[in-house]
Amino acid sequence: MLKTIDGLARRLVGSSFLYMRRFLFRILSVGPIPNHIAFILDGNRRYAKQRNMTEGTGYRAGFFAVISMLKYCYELGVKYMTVYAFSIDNFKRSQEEVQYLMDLMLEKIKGLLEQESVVNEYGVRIHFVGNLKLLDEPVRVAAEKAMHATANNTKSNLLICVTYTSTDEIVQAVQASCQEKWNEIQEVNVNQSQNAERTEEKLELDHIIKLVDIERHTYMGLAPDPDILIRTSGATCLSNFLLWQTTNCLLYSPKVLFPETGLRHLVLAVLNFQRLYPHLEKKKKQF
Ligand SMILES: CC(C)=CCC/C(C)=C/CC/C(C)=C/COP(=O)(O)OP(=O)(O)O
Repeated sequence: MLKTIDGLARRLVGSSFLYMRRFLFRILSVGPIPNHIAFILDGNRRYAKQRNMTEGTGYRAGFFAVISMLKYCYELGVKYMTVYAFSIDNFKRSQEEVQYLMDLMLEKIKGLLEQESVVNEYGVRIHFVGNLKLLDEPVRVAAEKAMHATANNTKSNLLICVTYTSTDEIVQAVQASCQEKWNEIQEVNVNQSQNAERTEEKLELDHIIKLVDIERHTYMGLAPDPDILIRTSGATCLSNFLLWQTTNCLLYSPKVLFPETGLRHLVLAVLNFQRLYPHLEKKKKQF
């Protein structure tokens, strides 16, 4: 009997929160809604340490916070959410910790593909972003499977940055652009007679690498630039994350550890974005 009452009470509280959240999001939607929000998941280990728990428990709590945030972003109409789940620099952590993170990633990727997961419920397309060849083989295979399995989902996008750093992204994008131009030049040389009317000068102009070429080859090229970057734990540095994409992005850094982030932090970030929106839009146009 007590169990039934407890269950009913929980459901009642759960559904009142849902209605309150929907109401809040409706009010927020009167203003501009960001298209893309990115997160630096900072403070998982400190969260665990403060509670005398293992580091792994902190990462697990961090993953649950990612899922809650994904739900909120979806309900609010944010089309892209990006998380910095594993940096190339994280390979410098102890072997034990790296292995734990890889195992956790594998477990969670598999979980995301289960029928009742939020990904299927909300129609979320998953993208793994970064230098994926650096990933452990089983994680890479699972990541590719997840991308393939969700490729037809169109309602929203979750970009999971793994084995990612911005500097690595920029270097590989420049290299890929050079390679592309080089291939084009080779092709022109082969078909020289057909291009006889084109002057040397015109050819050179055609083959100069432009901003759009580099952008097209970035790992993040599949998404619009983020409107808001949320870095938890109060830190304001970018830690080699989305350096190319954050020129006109609002940086919001609540003094809270990532597993503790919740609805209020998202709402405050969006309110800040709405306050600065005219200024951010003006900056984009000036450029
Ligand atoms: C599949 C998926 C999306 C998994 C995400 C799992 C997750 C929460 C990863 C965070 C990884 C990480 C290196 C965070 C940095 O903060 P830190 O933990 O080093 O924190 P600290 O600043 O307290 O040391």
